Amino acid sequence: MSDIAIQVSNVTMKYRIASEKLDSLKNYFIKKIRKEIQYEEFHALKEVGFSVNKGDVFGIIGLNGAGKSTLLKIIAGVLKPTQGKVVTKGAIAPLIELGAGFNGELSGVENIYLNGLLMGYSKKFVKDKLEEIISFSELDKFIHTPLKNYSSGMKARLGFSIATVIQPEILIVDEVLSVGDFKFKEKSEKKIKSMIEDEGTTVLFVSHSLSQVERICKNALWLEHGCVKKIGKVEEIISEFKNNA
Ligand SMILES: Nc1ncnc2c1ncn2[C@@H]1O[C@H](COP(=O)(O)OP(=O)(O)OP(=O)(O)O)[C@@H](O)[C@H]1O
Repeated sequence: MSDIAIQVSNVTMKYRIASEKLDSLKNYFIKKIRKEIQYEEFHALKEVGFSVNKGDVFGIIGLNGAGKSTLLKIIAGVLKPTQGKVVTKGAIAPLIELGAGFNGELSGVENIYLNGLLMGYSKKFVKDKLEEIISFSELDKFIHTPLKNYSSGMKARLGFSIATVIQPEILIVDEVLSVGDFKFKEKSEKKIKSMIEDEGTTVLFVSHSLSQVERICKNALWLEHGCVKKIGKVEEIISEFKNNA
C-alpha cells in the first residue's frame, strides 16, 4: 500500500438499540437488572470498502443517518468496527467532536493542556505550541476564563486550533467547518487548504455543504443506508447524489 494512506476493508458496524420505548430511567434500570430489555440489531455500516491515496482530498457524502460520522470515527480509531479492518499510514488528526474532552471548570489554557494530552501530545510539545494555538484561536482575551463561559463557536475554535497544530499525515474533518462564525470558517478552510497544498496531507472530509465538498475535495464516496453507493470524481458523485438521493 505504498501510495495508499487509508485502506478500509469490509467494515460493518452494528449497534444494539432497545426495541421498546422505556419511558423513565427507573423503568430502564428495573428492566436492565431483570434482563428484560429487548434489543434489535441495527447496521450503521454494511461491508464498506474503499481506499484513499496519499495526498488525496476525499469527501464522504450522504443523507442524515447514512453512516458518515460512524465511518470517520472508525477510521480515526475512536470506534471499533463489529467486523472488518482499517489500515492507516501516519499520524492522524481527527477534527471530530472538537473539544469533546474539554472541562468547563478549567480555563482555556488548562484545556489546551488537557486536550493536547488526550490527543497524545507531550506536555513539552503543548508548551512549545501554546502561543501558536492561542494566536490561531484568537481567544487571547478569554484564555484564562473558564470554558463554561465560552460560546460553542469559541470552544470549536479552540478545539480546531489544538487539533491542527501538529502536521498530520491524515486529517479527518467532520462538519467542523460549519461551526464558528464566517471569519473563522474562512480561516479554517484556508488552514486546511494549506495543509493539503504545502504538506501533502491526506484529507477525509464530511460536510452537508455540497458546495464546500466540491470546492475542497478531488474524489468522493456516496454512502447510502450504511452502504457504498458510488465512488468517483467529486463532481460526478455530487451530481448523481443531487439527482438520485
Ligand atoms: N451510539 C449509537 N447507538 C445506536 N445507534 C447509533 C449510534 N450512533 C449512531 N447510530 C445510528 O447509526 C446511523 C448512522 O449514524 P451517523 O451519525 O454515522 O450518520 P451520519 O451520516 O453521520 O448522519 P448525519 O448526517 O445526520 O450526521 C444512524 O441511524 C444513527 O441513529
